[in-house]
Amino acid sequence: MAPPGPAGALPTSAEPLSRNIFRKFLLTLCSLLTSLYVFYCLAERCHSLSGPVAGLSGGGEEAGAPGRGVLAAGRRELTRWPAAAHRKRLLQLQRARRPRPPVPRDPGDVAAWEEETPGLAASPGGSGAGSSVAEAPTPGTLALLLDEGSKQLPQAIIIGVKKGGTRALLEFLRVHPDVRAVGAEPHFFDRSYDKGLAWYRDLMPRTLDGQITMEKTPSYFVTREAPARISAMSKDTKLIVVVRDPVTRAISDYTQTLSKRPDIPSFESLTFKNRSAGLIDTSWSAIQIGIYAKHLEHWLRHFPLRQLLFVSGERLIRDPAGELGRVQDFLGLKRIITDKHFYFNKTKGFPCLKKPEGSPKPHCLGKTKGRPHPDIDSEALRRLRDFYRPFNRKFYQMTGHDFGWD
Ligand SMILES: Nc1ncnc2c1ncn2[C@@H]1O[C@H](COP(=O)(O)OS(=O)(=O)O)[C@@H](OP(=O)(O)O)[C@H]1O
Repeated sequence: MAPPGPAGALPTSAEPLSRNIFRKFLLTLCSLLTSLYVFYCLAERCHSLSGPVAGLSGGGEEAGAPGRGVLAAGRRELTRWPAAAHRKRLLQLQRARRPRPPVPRDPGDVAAWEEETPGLAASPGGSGAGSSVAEAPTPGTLALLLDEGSKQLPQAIIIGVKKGGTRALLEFLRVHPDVRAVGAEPHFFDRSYDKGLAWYRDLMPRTLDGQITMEKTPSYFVTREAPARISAMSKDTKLIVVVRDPVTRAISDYTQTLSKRPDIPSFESLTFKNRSAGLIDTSWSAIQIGIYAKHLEHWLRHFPLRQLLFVSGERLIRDPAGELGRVQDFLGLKRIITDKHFYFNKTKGFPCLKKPEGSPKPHCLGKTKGRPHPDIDSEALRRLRDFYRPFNRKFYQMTGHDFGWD
């Protein structure tokens, strides 16, 4: 039998063993805790933690990147819906991470938003307030990874009119937590119809139950095929038309073209086929778009009047909250957007949002909205007003609303 070692020899030989066991125990505990944490996160209960998973969000679903979303099979078919509390949290998160309006595709919408503070001008979807959105917790990404919400075809579309105030209306509406809209103009029903409804749906942002998907493309109102095509998508689609005095609308349209091509002829010479005879050139799109009654006839062949809402472009500037009240009612939304969301910016000369979607700072629409118009010869204006008067009257009759342009 081996003689017993000196005192303390046994504990010394057992020490590496117990340290080993302890280390193993620690390792097991750590991996157990990590797995628990991962599991916890996947169940989306660690929403306040911004970690590498949250960093995956990138541009967000509103960019409509193909392949990101799982298309719902039917118009209102929903994927797995979260429980009420879960949904509420997702809504809060979605609000916190909603991006600024993405880069508009329509040239008229470029620089749709600008910072109120000079020098801080941010391109849409770019820096500025957008960067604060990027810093916000982005656990909505988890919702995305977990396939929460789904892309839906729009239930409501702002179909026109060009230069009516459509961008202002859409950006005001996006403040509503139950409205989710694609920022860019999809131009699906006029230019890209052959791409199919799945393509169109994929452009849309994800929505949760109870949220409305919207888009705006002002050229739809004057596109012959658009009413039948939208009706074929869904005859329940709600249609919003922002209308504005057709004379100022035409000048606004001309001003936009002039800003891109300064060498075009004067407004007066484009307006008349024969100026001395006062013959108006109705083939010029700037004139034609303003014959609202004629365009409306096409829509009424496919939609009942009650499915159309006519927003006054003038009132949208004078009393945005009042007009937004009507729009929210029409869309079946709670009246959340009120007076307190707007302020009048004297420099801009327009109402602006105190807190637009995805930004804590006040914002006005950008420089392409609210451009100064050139002076137009008063005689030409008078003739143009005479030209539009009967069409305006017809339009008032058809809509049951006097817009007061005459
Ligand atoms: N709040 C606010 N801020 C700035 N501009 C406003 C606002 N509300 C309405 N408007 C009017 O919107 C006009 C542009 O209309 P649209 O957005 O429909 O133009 S576009 O068709 O999308 O190019 C634009 O026309 P112009 O003034 O001729 O530039 C504005 O008069």
